[in-house]
Amino acid sequence: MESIGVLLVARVMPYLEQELDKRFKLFRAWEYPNRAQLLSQHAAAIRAVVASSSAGADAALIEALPKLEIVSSFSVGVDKIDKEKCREKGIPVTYTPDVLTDEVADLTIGLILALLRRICECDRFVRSGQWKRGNYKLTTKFSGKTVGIIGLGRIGEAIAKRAEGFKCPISYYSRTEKRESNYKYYPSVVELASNCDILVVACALTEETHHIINREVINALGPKGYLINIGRGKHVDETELVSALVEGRLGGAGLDVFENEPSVPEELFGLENVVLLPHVGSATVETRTAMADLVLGNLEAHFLGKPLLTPLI
Ligand SMILES: O=CC(=O)O
Repeated sequence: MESIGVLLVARVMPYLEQELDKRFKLFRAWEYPNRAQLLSQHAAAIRAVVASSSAGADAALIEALPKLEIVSSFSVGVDKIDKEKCREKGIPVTYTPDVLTDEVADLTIGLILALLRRICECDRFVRSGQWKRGNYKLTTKFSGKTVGIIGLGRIGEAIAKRAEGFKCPISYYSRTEKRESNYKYYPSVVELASNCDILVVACALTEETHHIINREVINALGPKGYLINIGRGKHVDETELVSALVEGRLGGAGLDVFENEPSVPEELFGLENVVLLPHVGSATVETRTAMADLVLGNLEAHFLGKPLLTPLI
């Protein structure tokens, strides 16, 4: 397979980059001054694109690659891939579901605990020597709080199971009610937000879920409510979120994702009721290695004419 051209559109963990380099003829997009130059030299050689959560394959790229046969994403979220264009051209898309579910759900619970129990603030309190001048103020209990989940897919379910372990009543919003679920369903996000203490965004980013967290939802969650976003930055109207936090209209936020990563609104840096993470939901050696192996396995299956391991399209 060494002669098959594969385009890696953004930097990924070294293991995946090295394995792609060993097995295929790898083109690294960032080594070219711009897309036009890359395409003018190699468009005709590229038969696969490896995407990620930070960079995908838009319609222009797909159209510009006449030999493109497959897009394989090193992520579960595929919002950066033009899926309609792939469908139209009969190009399969693969992604990395399941292998990262536990990791993202674990981190969600970590983010909730860090936010309610002020774990990061407490750490800063000790390091800066402030403990010597008095105890840290009291924080907020997690166990028993009502958790509302937007999107009861694999990750949403895994978060719900973990939160049940903290004796939290679970409710959810999704496009359609899941008849098989015992959790309470709300047909609108505002209703869900009005009836929970902690609102977790765990759905896919689509046109419908863009800014699903808007001013109305934030106000419904209110000054005692907490927002957790482990989905995509664009699920949240960030300007509204920042003003609600600054004005005290929202209790707090735990955010792993942002609208314009890696830029984070600086107004958040001085707030103690936020926990900010650099999009690390699945970022452990174990899980990212499993994701990388799925990317490699899908590409090899495709080029050997075998069934894809995790096809989306
Ligand atoms: O954000 C991470 C992913 O989509 O896998």
